[in-house]
Amino acid sequence: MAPGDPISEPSAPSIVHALEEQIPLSGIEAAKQRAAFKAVDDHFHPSYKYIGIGSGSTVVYVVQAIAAKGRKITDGMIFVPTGDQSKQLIIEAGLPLGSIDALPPVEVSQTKMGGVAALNVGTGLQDLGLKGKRQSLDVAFDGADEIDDELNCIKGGGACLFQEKLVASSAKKFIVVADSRKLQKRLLTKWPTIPIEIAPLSAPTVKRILITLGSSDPKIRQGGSAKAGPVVTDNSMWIIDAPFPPLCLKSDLKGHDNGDGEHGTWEVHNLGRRLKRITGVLEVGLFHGRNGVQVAAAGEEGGGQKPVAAYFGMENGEVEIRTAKEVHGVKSIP
Ligand SMILES: O=C(CO)[C@H](O)[C@H](O)COP(=O)(O)O
Repeated sequence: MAPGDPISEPSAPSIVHALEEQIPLSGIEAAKQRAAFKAVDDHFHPSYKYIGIGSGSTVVYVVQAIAAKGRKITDGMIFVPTGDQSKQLIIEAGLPLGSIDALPPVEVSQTKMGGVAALNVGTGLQDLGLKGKRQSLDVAFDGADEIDDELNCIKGGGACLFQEKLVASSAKKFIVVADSRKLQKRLLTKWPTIPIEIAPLSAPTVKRILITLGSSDPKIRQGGSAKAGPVVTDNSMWIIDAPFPPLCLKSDLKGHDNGDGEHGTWEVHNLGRRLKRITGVLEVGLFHGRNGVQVAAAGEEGGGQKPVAAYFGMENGEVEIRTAKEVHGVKSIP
């Protein structure tokens, strides 16, 4: 199958109707649930083997929707969490638990060179440049804190961003599920800060650099009443929440402004890359650049951060679906 070709798979039984049989939720929770069930209906297929499960309150409904498919379908799959919360969700739902660092090696692969099957034995892998190649996730579902017109996302509101990016960028397709509050034209419209996961020792230096880059008042996230002192992530790191002015898209830039912070404006991709270069930063809660389908179409492996589709539960009871646009003639949606 050529990259970008539509995937035709057997579809799982529809479960949207299952919502009606449950205790009704109200408002935002009901909107999240509708979006989650629709996203799972559209992007979860019985043929899949490896599924990424994100973190946060919306993903709870994603797991609910997947569990409702039945053990006959899910028992043959492996569910990969993005942190301790989603690990518990997976276990409690009775889904088989895996780990992102335990995905098995590719055994048989269609190479780019004419679709030749290559066995994962001896030097065969080396010869074909497949040494160390692991299975990708077929799909990963996650929530987000804000999503812009081009499906760039802010994530990390729940302090799980490093593992979330690891899982999202290991997936052939990454699907975001959220409620209507998260849908904004530009990032940092309603959501005020970019979460950044950092090594604790680097906190003062990172804060200082963020200020020089235009973040007025970056703060180390505190545990509040749940924990005295900084929030410690699943990776024993801290989170800095860095406010910036709303982020531009490339199409917003005018004249000499390259969106590199020099004129006070940052373009999403520029800022994401700049923040990642700071020593002490483990991961940045900006999901930007390419999506998994675009990365695969370029013949590369991993690294796609953006979703191929985002599902929003709207106030009027509908689910709005935003899909990635065609990039260089490659459709991003299977
Ligand atoms: O990035 C995240 C956790 O780090 C969450 O996915 C994000 O905060 C959305 O959470 P919720 O579904 O509760 O709104």
